[in-house]
Amino acid sequence: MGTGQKIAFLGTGKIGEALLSGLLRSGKDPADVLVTTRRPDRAAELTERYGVVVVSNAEAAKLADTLILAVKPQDMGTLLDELAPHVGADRLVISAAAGIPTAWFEERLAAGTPVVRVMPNTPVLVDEGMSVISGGSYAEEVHLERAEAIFRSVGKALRLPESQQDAATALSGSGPAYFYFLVEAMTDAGILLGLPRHVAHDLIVQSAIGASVMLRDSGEHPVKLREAVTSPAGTTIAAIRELENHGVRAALLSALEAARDRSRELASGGK
Ligand SMILES: NC(=O)C1=CN([C@@H]2O[C@H](COP(=O)(O)OP(=O)(O)OC[C@H]3O[C@@H](n4cnc5c(N)ncnc54)[C@H](O)[C@@H]3O)[C@@H](O)[C@H]2O)C=CC1
Ligand SMILES: O=C(O)[C@@H]1CCC=N1
Repeated sequence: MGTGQKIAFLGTGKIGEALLSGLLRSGKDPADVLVTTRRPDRAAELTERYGVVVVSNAEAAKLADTLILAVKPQDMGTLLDELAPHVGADRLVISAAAGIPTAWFEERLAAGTPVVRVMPNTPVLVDEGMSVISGGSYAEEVHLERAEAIFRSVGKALRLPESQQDAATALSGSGPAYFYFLVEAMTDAGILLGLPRHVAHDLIVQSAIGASVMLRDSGEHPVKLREAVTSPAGTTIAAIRELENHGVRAALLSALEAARDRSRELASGGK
């Protein structure tokens, strides 16, 4: 075991592993990182890949200062049943689960246990994550700062009131998936136009990277950036007309509303 503050990941699937790898990249000693898994083969894989310590959920609760819960909302009830008797109120519990409010955890944990709800996204894998952080009733400034330090090491972190977490989940939590979906669809379009798949892929991925950097760094409004691409009587406006004809803007509004609603449905670890 290392000598620093110990962080445990309870549930080390896609987002848990992404966070774990980012934390180690940022310099955290693997000896201070504990993980729990359901399957022994997954445990062996994580130890071999990262040199972290695999423990049971109960041991993680006893040993770690900060517990990051990253199981599916539907599995959170079972995890809390197992965990709650071992979590002292001096621990910080961070939930990365969609939908579940901090109050749900507070009801199941020892009175006064600080809980912080975080919605990260998978670009934490490349240190470009967007994490939205909200404190529960017993989370003090020191706890929010501890959570921020973890998530800032793998991208940006923003504090928002918990009432905005379902919206943030729809926007930035799920957001990367929408971009991948668009890239996939545009690659297909390139193929329709006769380009080889790998060429279509490379053209659209680099265009996405260029557009993202301009969105972040130019300080310009997206409308201005789009106008700069849209020449009079040119190609872009022909495409934009089709996007508007097919209701893409309306589809995005409905899609994000659906994601927000699904997050609300998961509030009690729903099915
Ligand atoms: N995938 C994503 O982009 C994001 C996911 N989340 C949230 O993170 C959580 C996990 O999502 P994913 O990583 O996508 O799912 P996943 O299914 O890849 O990972 C969940 C892991 O938890 C493990 N697990 C379940 N019960 C367990 C238990 N009692 N003890 C130990 N391990 C247990 C499973 O075996 C699995 O490896 C969800 O609550 C989701 O809402 C949040 C932000 C982004
Ligand atoms: O799809 C989900 O439910 C999770 C939460 C945000 C991103 N992935």
